[in-house]
Amino acid sequence: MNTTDDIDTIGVVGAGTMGHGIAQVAATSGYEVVMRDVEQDLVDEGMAGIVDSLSRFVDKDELGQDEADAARDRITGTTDLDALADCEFVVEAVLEDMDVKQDVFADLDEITPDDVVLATNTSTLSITSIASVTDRPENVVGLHFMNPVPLMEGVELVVGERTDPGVVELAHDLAESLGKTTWESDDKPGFVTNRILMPWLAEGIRAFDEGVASKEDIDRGMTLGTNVPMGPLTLADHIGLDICLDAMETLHAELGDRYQPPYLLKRKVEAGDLGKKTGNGFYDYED
Ligand SMILES: NC(=O)c1ccc[n+]([C@@H]2O[C@H](COP(=O)([O-])OP(=O)(O)OC[C@H]3O[C@@H](n4cnc5c(N)ncnc54)[C@H](O)[C@@H]3O)[C@@H](O)[C@H]2O)c1
Repeated sequence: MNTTDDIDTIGVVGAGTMGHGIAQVAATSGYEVVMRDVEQDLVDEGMAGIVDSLSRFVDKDELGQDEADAARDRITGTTDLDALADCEFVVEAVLEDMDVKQDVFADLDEITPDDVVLATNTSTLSITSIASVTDRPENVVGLHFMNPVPLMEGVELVVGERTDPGVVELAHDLAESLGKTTWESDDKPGFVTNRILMPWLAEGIRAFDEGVASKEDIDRGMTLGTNVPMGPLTLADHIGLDICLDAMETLHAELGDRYQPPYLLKRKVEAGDLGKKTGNGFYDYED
């Protein structure tokens, strides 16, 4: 499998927050989609979420009713694992738990042809560890969509120890075919986004717990003071506090105490590289 032209049907494992978002975006981009969860109720909830989201795009005139109906019709919801057997690309979006993900990947490895790329939407777990239960680690890659998937443009592409460069290229192309823009990360805990985001959320939560300010003022301070669209407490709520805790526990186990002032920051200041005002910081502003 070399190009997105070889892909007609995308499998999505998990119909939760991320799974049904990925299924929706794949369907609105013209792919056939098979979305699988473990119980029919969960599949139905995922489908209802998709229908609701599509109708909001129609209300905003960003999608015609016909296009929304066609996208809905391209998605098959199922509890049957074997229904994924004919997919040409699969994205896994189940719970952030290594054992659960490895079970899913072992199953996918059994039922899909060897050349099918298996992508994981994990936020923090090692792509290499997930791939290790398969006989095709070269065809396993991280495709970390952002929440809410239909609205967020970015997708973090995570390259495992054994991921083939051709698979990285295919994953970039596939994400672009879904209207997304990618950046690449090595398979290090939390990748780029959560390695940096999670300590920020944790510090917001601690600041609230220690009475630094009300939750509203912490969120207001960070939005107005640092120009981010959402403060840490609001953003943690949007992500899901369980998802945040899982991510923080993984980062803590892998990286330890990350709250000391960074060594590099001290050296930069001692060197007089203070940022834009001196013409040099982490970037060069001298031109
Ligand atoms: N929520 C976020 O903001 C966010 C953002 C980026 C990435 N992620 C990652 O995406 C993944 C999914 O997160 P979520 O927020 O969608 O979780 P969620 O709890 O909303 O959904 C997970 C779904 O997976 C299903 N599931 C569990 N085992 C399964 C199996 N064997 N086969 C099929 N379905 C199965 C569950 O029934 C559930 O419906 C996690 O790895 C998470 O870290 C989440």
